Amino acid sequence: MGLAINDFASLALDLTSGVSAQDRFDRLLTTVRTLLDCDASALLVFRGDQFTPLAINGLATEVLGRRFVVAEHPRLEAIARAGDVVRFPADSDLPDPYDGLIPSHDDTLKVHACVGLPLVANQRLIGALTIDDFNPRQFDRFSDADLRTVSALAAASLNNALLMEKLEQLSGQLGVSLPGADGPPHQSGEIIGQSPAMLALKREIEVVAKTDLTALVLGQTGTGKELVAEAIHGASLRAGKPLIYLNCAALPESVAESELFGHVKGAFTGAISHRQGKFELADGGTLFLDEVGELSLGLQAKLLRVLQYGDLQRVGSDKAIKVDVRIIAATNRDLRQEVLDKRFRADLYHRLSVFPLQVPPLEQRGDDLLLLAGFFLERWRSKLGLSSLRLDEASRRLLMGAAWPGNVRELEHCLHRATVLARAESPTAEVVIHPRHLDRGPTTDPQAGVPAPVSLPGADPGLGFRQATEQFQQRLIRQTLEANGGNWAASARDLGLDTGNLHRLAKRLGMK
Ligand SMILES: Nc1ncnc2c1ncn2[C@@H]1O[C@H](COP(=O)(O)OP(=O)(O)OP(=O)(O)O)[C@@H](O)[C@H]1O
Repeated sequence: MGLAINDFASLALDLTSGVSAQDRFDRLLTTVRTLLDCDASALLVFRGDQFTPLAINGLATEVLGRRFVVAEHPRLEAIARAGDVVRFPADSDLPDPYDGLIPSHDDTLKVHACVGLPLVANQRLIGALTIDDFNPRQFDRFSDADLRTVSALAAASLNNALLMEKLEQLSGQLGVSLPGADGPPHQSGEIIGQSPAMLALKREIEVVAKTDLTALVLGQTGTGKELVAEAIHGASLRAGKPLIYLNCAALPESVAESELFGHVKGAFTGAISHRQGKFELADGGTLFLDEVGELSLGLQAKLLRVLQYGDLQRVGSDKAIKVDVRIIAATNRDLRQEVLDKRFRADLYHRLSVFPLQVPPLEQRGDDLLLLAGFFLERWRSKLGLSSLRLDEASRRLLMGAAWPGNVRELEHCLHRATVLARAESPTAEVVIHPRHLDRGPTTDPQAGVPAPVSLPGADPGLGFRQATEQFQQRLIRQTLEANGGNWAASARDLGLDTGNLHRLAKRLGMK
């Protein structure tokens, strides 16, 4: 029994209804799941050299954050190459990118039936639809012809959304707005997140990018303010021009003026030649003033002058140089309060805050945390050459229940450390992160933090406690060094050790 005409009709209906492209993709997968009775499915878009999941059904949320580089995922590579239905046999030794990521089942089970449908439009690969099941015979009853029709319908839906996206971009450049336009979620600067708070932010980025207004990016530390600035520049008409970064907190007063505005030869001792400042370097493009709240009052006055008159003078020169620079500033301070406390000039504040964007803290982003986790894990999986790297269910709960005062940066570091620790314990290319690898404190989920029994996995049997511990330390250090390209300082940081102590420990263990 294969698919009937009514089944195709219901699929086609999904492609023309729904309020947004995302909605249509989600409906498509729900229908696919019902019709093909599969455990999991995913719709992926193909861009550059990678597949990006746009919608998933039956898969762990973190999959939505993963970016699958085709050359690193043999099954996806086979789908991209085939141009037709690909059925992977149950005993295929090609790793499935979703192994362990179908949470409805025992997450150690391997997926057995897997079908990949390349999505093609105008003879070009635009994406893929993948269907997986634990029952090895699950898809036998569907003919290739049936599956080809499903893929043609999915391709039409995806192609439509991609065309809409392109139209939207073009109309933005022309300054015309398209009623009801909706492409797939935009990939601006790879800002991962689909929570309402992040979708709203991405829309604001699109809006402000089309203007030349000064933007002020506000948000707690580690929320991704720099990424937002990059996305604004990248989507703006200045995209082909330089984006110059300046961290205002790291500017000693003595060199700040020359850093910003440049200097002429002989302006001060040590000024042996002319030098352009950041403003001139950013001419035609964008200057990103990070931590702008840290600028001294003196420099604030000088910055204001440039913003008011559009010209500057190099230190030691009275010649005015015209510059065309778009400013994006960022701060984690409450600038309004700084103004009230007279630490920040009110007039500069008003100039900078023409278009304020608030980047939400991680705790307001719900499941985005898992998407971000998937994004980071896929990156390290690739870097370390592992066949899989994932969280177990308890770790997901632990992360979701934890507090993240350092936001995305803290999450990234926590997962990096966990990867190093989990890998040190696992002699195989399949690494699973458990709660014991995540140095998270008490959480709101009473089950999540239950410690695992203490063991020294990976130690050779028969070793005494001391030798086993030393062997474990050696392996951990070696792998951390490997992960950090031999950089001792970075490895020490990952291991939570002082660099000197790490050197001493390595020496004591006979590693030097
Ligand atoms: N939405 C996101 N998607 C992917 N990566 C993210 C996201 N948000 C933050 N990151 C990553 O988290 C780290 C911290 O981000 P970023 O430096 O932009 O934060 P910030 O708000 O500028 O921090 P600070 O206030 O400390 O300067 C970076 O590695 C960044 O790439």
